[in-house]
Amino acid sequence: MHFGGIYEDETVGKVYDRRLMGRFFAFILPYRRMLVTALLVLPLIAASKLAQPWIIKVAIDEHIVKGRMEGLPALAAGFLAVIFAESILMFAQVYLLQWVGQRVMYDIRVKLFSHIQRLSTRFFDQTPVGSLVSRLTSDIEVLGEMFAAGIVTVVGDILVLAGIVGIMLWMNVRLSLVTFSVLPVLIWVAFAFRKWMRLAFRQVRARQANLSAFLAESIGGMAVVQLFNREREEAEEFRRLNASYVEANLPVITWDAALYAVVESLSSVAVALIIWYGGGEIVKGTLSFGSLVAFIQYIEKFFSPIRDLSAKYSIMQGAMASLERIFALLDNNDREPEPVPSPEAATGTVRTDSRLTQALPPPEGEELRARMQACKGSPAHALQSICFNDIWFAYKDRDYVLKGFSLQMKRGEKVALVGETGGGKTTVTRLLSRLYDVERGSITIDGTDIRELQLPALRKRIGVVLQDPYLFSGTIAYNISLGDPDALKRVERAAAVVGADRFIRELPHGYDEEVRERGVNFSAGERQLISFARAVAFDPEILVLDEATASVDTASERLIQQGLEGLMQGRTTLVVAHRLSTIRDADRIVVIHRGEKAEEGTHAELMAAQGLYYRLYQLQFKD
Ligand SMILES: Nc1ncnc2c1ncn2[C@@H]1O[C@H](COP(=O)(O)OP(=O)(O)OP(=O)(O)O)[C@@H](O)[C@H]1O
Repeated sequence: MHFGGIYEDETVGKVYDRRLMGRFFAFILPYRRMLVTALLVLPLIAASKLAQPWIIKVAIDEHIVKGRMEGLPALAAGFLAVIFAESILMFAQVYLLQWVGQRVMYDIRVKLFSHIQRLSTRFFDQTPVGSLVSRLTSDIEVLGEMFAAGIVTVVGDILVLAGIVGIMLWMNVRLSLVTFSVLPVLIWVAFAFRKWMRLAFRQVRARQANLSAFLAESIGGMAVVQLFNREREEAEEFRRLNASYVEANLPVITWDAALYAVVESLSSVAVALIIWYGGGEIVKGTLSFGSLVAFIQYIEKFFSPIRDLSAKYSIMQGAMASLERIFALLDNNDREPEPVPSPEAATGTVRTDSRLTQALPPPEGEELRARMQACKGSPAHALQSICFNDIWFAYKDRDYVLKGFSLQMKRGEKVALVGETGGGKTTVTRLLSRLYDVERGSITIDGTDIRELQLPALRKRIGVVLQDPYLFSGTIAYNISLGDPDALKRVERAAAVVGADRFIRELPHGYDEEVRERGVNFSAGERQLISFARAVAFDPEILVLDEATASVDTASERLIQQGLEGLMQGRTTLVVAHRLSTIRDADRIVVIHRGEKAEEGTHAELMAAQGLYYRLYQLQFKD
């Protein structure tokens, strides 16, 4: 079962968190003018809401009851004008708030995405992609809702409520007090329901997270599900999760409906109180008929914001939880490594600027000799390019995957790493590109520790062809150049070098042929060739090749082999080889066994030695 438990920690907590809102405010600050304008509109809207019952009261008391027709058309027109003004103001307010909301969401998305882009490979090893996508989409969307219906309009509601209380007290203190006698019950109901709904919401969000995680995995792995006839079981599990989600929603719906009903009943009780007590006052002559009608209208306007409270409440609660998760991600400092200046760089004896920003000019003379000596086992005069110097590395704690691995590569040399699966071959290549940093020892390129280089400068020098060539949706030309203008100029030449041009030219749209997500419309061999062309287009001096484990047919294999030769031409190459037949011509073969170098030599030498390589070769040959 690929499910179980709660995938995400769905914290459902406070409705207002000063710390979170303070940080959130920093995002709103650039748009303060718009926000302030929207806030200025609020009192005007409140005023027009309050004016309407008052106009009715005047119409009844001053005109209808007294039988005076004159002035009534003007009052009716005034009433219309107020309602019209309210609509215009409401439009302006909603537009302004949503405008600010969209801008703020845009800014947070940009900030979050560029933050995620700088996080380390280790972070991505540990974080499900789905949760990052939901940070960028649904969590930010919830913040938008807060603008549409949350904080700011609550301010407006409070204004209206306070205005109504003031006007009612001013009109008739005793009638107001009688009417407000329902308030304690209303406040108790609001608080109690709020607590119950919070608990119910926690369940809903947790189960919703389960449901989406299940869907993401199940749809992503649809081929496996179908090939192994697991549709029925998957559907059964989905039904179970779906039902548990619906079940969690029931209490929320119940509380929501109950809150609505209770508030509605209380407002009816208040109206009944006005009719009973106010009616008596009219009979006694201490209250006008118009005031009674206005009272009833005000009380309706009083209860309607309270009725919406539950909806606003849950939006705010959701927004706080989303903010919490967004800021937690922004606070994650598990960044990609920064360059660490060497002692020489710190003392200014080395051209630090060029070293950190550009491809490094190879050191010469004395400097080169001094640096070479640092590389274990390397003769000082060797024109060495890459040196793995007694490196130790563990993905987790002390669980070392590489244990004192050393390797020197001359410029232009082709070295193949072979060995049993899980031995640490791919890890060696990841350390060279600084996807991870070594724990002990060092890796140098032309004598410079790679930790002293800026990542872009380092990665510009290394072209990596991954085991599973990742293609993006877009054209073939885009996939080869990845949108880089220099690489774009070299697309066709690069494709020709690796022999990819033959199949590309036969496509109906050639280099403009669309690649669908992950390159599903191309064969494994074609995807490999495109990824080779990509490496050539970026023209790196060092090439890292993690050979695909998937077998391709003999014809494709020959194509790929030719492609590889074009690719490796004139570059220092480190190949992780799975098919030993492909690396017979390597300058050197290094056998890695459980994180250590077990053997080293040419194909012929290693075969003659009849050691590990010999046995691996025999095994494959037999297959
Ligand atoms: N991201 C990771 N997090 C934790 N452990 C990992 C990670 N990547 C690899 N490992 C572990 O490190 C060890 C070495 O893996 P590596 O991929 O370097 O082996 P390999 O020799 O390239 O294997 P293969 O020939 O199967 O590709 C394995 O035991 C593997 O389980």
